[in-house]
Amino acid sequence: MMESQECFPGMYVPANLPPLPRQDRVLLNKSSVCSRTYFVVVMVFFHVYIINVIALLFFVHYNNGPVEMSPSDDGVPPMISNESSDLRKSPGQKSPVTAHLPRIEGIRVGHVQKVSLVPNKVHEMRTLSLKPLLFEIPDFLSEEECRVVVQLAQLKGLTESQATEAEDPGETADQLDLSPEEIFNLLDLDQDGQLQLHEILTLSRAQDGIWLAPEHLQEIHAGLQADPDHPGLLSLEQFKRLSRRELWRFPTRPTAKRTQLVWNSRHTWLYQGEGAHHILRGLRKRVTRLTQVPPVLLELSEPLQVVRYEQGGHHRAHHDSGLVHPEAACSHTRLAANISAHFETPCRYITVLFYLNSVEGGGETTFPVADNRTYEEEALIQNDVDLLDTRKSCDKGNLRVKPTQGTAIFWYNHLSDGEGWVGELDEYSLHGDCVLTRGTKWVANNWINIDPDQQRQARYQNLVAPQQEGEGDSGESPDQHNDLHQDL
Ligand SMILES: O=C(O)CCC(=O)C(=O)O
Ligand SMILES: [Fe+2]
Repeated sequence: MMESQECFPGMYVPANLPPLPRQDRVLLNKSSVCSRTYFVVVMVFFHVYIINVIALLFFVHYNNGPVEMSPSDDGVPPMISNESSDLRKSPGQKSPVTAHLPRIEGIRVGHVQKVSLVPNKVHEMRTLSLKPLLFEIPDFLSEEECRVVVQLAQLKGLTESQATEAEDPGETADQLDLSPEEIFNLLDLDQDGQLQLHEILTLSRAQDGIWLAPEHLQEIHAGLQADPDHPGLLSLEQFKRLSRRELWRFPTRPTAKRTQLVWNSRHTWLYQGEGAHHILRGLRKRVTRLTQVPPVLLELSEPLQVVRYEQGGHHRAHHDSGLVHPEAACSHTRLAANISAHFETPCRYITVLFYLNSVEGGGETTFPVADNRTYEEEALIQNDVDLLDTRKSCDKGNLRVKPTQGTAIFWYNHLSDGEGWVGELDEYSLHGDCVLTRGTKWVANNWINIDPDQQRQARYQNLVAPQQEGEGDSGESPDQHNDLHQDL
């Protein structure tokens, strides 16, 4: 029978060829022996290759498309890695040491990414600069939401902002002489005659003039756990017993000559935790989706700061966060801090700034050194131009953002440490606020506090997160919190 060996389709070895020399015969025999195996192997490789190409196309497609909301709408953005959600551990579980914080890529200045933050709407997020990594999202808030946030701030009441810039962080401030009753009343936010941990944490995170020393926070925390009949609660009597020792350190505002940072502005803090007004809760959820930071980190961050500037108001250029230093404790993790830490910094990994109204004249947010080739502190003040002085040099800075109602901008105050955690302060995140020449300006700052010391952040979470989780299980429906007067 005439036979032909098929190695690949269309490739035949004719059966009627004259006998081949020995060497060629070996080759031909080899190829005919392998022909079927070769065919199978090549086809397998071919299919694997095609599957890889298809998988790659899917990957590219889903990474460029809008960030979808998860169907469960549980506030966990879909792009959070499993590692980052490790931070939401249950009580008693070991602290995570390999957690990873997602970081949005800027690609290039002017690059627009679509993000899905609320149902039935796609937002556009534009990269404004790469140094710092800064984005703008128009229509982040609706007109109604801006109005309600301003109204809530007015109901709560605003106080004069007089933040000053510390020249020497190690400097000790004066002491205020307050009685335990007075301190108790300051801490008891809902004035129910009992202290709860969230009241102490909310106040201490707000960095609003009341300075609770780490040892004091630890003492209160221990006190809250001590009474088996009322765990998590502390009465005035118990509080007085705690404070028999001279632990209280309430420094007054520093009086030494320092540079005034903010002018003609007033501010207040709005609680955004469980049970807060639904618009404030909604904003927090949206910020979680936007930044992709694990929700627990937002729940453990400072409250929302609402600021109103009047004509002439401005904010000198500054960094929202502090230098990373082994001797520095973060304000928000004080409870878990080493008592001997020499000074305290705010540790604000991300700033999300909301513009609550459109400004008629001035009031732009300025980033004087954004995308500069280099950052040199000495170069900030040269030839009579002080880039830090936003009264005089706003037009000399690299980037200015005009406040438009509903727009949010956000930026990273820290670089990555290269292992997915908070690294050094990004000095390019220097920013300020130009003089308001007409009307009023309303903004809100949402700071996301994360300790660059990952162990300390984890320790802090181990201490307070079970408490936070418990508070969330109140069983109340969200509608019970729709009243403007609640939970401010
Ligand atoms: O109001 C602005 O435009 C900037 C405000 C600011 O930087 C701040 O409050 O820390
Ligand atoms: Fe700022």
